[in-house]
Amino acid sequence: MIVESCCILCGMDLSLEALSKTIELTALPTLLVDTDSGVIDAANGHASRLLEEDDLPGSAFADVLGSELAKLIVFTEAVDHYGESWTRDITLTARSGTAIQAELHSKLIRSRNRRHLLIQIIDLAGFHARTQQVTTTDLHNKGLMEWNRARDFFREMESENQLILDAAGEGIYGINLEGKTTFVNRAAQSILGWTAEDLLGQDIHAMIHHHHPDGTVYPSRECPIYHSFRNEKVARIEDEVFWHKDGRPIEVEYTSTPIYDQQVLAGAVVVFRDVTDRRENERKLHQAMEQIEALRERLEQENEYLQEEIQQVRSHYDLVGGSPAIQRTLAQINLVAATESNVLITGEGGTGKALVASATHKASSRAKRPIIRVNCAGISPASFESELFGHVRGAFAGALHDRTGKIEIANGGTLFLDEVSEIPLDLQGTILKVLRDKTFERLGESRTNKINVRVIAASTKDLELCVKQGSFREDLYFFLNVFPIECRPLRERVADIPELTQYFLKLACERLNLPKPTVTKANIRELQAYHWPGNVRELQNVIERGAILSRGDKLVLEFHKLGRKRLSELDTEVMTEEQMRDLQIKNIIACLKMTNGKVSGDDGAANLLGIRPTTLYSRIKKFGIADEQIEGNS
Ligand SMILES: Nc1ncnc2c1ncn2[C@@H]1O[C@H](COP(=O)(O)OP(=O)(O)OP(=O)(O)O)[C@@H](O)[C@H]1O
Repeated sequence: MIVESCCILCGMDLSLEALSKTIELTALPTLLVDTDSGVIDAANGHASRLLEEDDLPGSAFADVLGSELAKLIVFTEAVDHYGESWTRDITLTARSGTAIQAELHSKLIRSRNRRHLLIQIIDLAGFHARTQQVTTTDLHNKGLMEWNRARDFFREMESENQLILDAAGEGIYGINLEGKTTFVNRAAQSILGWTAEDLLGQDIHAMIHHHHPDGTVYPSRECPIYHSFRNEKVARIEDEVFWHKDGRPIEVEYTSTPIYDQQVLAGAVVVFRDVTDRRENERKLHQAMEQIEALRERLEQENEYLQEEIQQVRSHYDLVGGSPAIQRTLAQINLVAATESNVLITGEGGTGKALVASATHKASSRAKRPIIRVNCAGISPASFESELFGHVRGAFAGALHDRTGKIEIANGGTLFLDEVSEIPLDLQGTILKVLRDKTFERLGESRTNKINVRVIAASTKDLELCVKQGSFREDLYFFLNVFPIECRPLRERVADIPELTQYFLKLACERLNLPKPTVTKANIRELQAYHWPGNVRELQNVIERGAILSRGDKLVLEFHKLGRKRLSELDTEVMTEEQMRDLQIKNIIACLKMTNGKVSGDDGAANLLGIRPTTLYSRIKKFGIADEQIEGNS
């Protein structure tokens, strides 16, 4: 530009006015200085602005040179000598005093007998600023080019695969190295609620992946998608959420795969799936599995209890006998079974109390649900509540699993409180409240559960006496004793002995696979003469032993020597309560010595005594019989 304009000016013989007009057109600050007078004859607008002087023509050029006059003279000579020259040595001074670092480019112009210096000024500070701007623009353009290249790559990829991408059920989107969205398929738009226009060119992490499921901020630098292309590794994530446009979380699993454009990393493609429904189904399935597990556990325990019952009762639940006492009991069962009334069954051990409870349940409308027996004499006071109400894991030391209580298992059926007099006194109030309110809580759990059970209780002890003695709560006694049934001892209903004998003999022979021996009249007489302290259970044991001993011939009866005293011999004896107690203790000790301390099993002391092992255990405990007493004389 400088060279061009100067050439034009140099080649013509122009008036000063024409020269002034011409330099006005030049793009650089330009001055026309008379070489003889040093006066500025013309200046363009750029020069006026640069030197901050509106009236440059007519002023001395030396005014804008400050102390640089000597340098100008040298420069002028150079121009004079060579016709043109340039310098960066001269610093101009603006009117405000600001020094202007400049490059001066000058040519000599001869016109109409005058010589002028045509000086064009390049403001070096401005020049540098422009250079920088050019560089920045260059870089920016280059960046844009890069970006455009990546976008074109993705576009190309998208257009080539558009059909496939849109047909895919999974959401698919691409991001470039800056995390800006480069394409989004149809499924992604419909899952996320954002359109392609909303997302393209935007930081997609900030739009759909900004928070964790718990609501905490999810910085993009922690995002596996970014890691995947920064580390050039595929990332597979199964438990994160993307956020829908309407702000709701979408449970997703996704894969982020780095992609390359001619071996240069270009960004990543993210393929994701909305797994909200699947997770919901998984949760429901999990809940269902938990319920099934709880039910299984409950059934297992129910089964365990029922097995226990079966083993203890052994025979089926039919009450055998035609005596008036049995007839009366059957009538009472028929009467009360149809109601929901609580029943209290009393009678000596082995008289059939459990059988009556069972028969009452079987004849009731609850027969389809189980009857659950709680042997109150066989549970330690410490575990009583847990046994009855159940507990949750961690409710107390040693509670490693949840446990369903018997009361819950009996729900819908019958709760049979056997040996009810043995419920610890301090728990009787709680139990009464639960049975009355029909609600309970498992130990360690505050949730209240409803129950629907019918209560049948049994006691060998005289409960009225227990109330008088203060070991049993009166209110609980009245609650249970709505409908009393008394099981008479076997010695008071000897008429049942022939039928019971045949019945037990048949059962034993079938079970043990033995030929059935003949029951003689003498057998019956002998059986009816015995006082049966262990009642029907003892008779059952004697008959079973007889079946084994007889080997198909006549029934051989072998009463245990402890029981050899006949009813007639005892009839005349009268003993005090204390004597009875001593006798009972001696009897148990003697029996345990015979069985070498063994309580349960066929050859155990309980069997010999004709009582249940649990009952014997509780008596041993009650009488404080110690091991030494058993071992002492053996
Ligand atoms: N009338 C009966 N008909 C058939 N079997 C009977 C009869 N009475 C009792 N039994 C049998 O005698 C055994 C003892 O009966 P059960 O357990 O019902 O007595 P219990 O009074 O509950 O005894 P305990 O007080 O010692 O628990 C059981 O095997 C039972 O089947």
